[in-house]
Amino acid sequence: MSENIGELVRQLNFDVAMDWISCPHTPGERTNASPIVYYQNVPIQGRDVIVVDDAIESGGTMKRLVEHLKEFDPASISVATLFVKPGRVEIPVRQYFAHQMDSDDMLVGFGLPWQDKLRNLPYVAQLAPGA
Ligand SMILES: O=P(O)(O)OC[C@H]1O[C@H](OP(=O)(O)OP(=O)(O)O)[C@H](O)[C@@H]1O
Ligand code: HPA
Repeated sequence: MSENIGELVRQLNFDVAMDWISCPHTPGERTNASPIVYYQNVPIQGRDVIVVDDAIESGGTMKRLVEHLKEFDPASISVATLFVKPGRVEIPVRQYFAHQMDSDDMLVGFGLPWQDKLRNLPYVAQLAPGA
């Protein structure tokens, strides 16, 4: 995701502080039990937080991140992603996304990897089923 964050930030017309939270995930797995890595540089208590990621697939990663961040008592949490897939679980916060897919197919490019490949395509492409 960090590949494209500059492009997103250039579209914002309000002041924004940025921080990083990570929870590595294997696409295709429906649960994400990886440790959450969050070294808080920007205190979020009482602040409006937007969690930005490229994809919500099962929703497991984002649900865990949101639950974790809520413990820091922010004023609000919302989520912004490039795309969401239909198989995702409910995440009980306001969500913004650029594209709602009608299948759970893999997308690649524009920062999205497939087996550590194709992340650097300058566009988003759908991986052929069975690839
Ligand atoms: O909704 P989920 O099923 O939990 O999947 C979504 C997560 O999987 C991907 O992360 P990944 O760890 O693969 O790393 P990436 O950011 O390098 O793509 C993606 O960036 C999301 O964080
Ligand atoms: N492509 C790459 N990474 C992902 C995807 C995808 O379709 N879904 C969740 N992480």
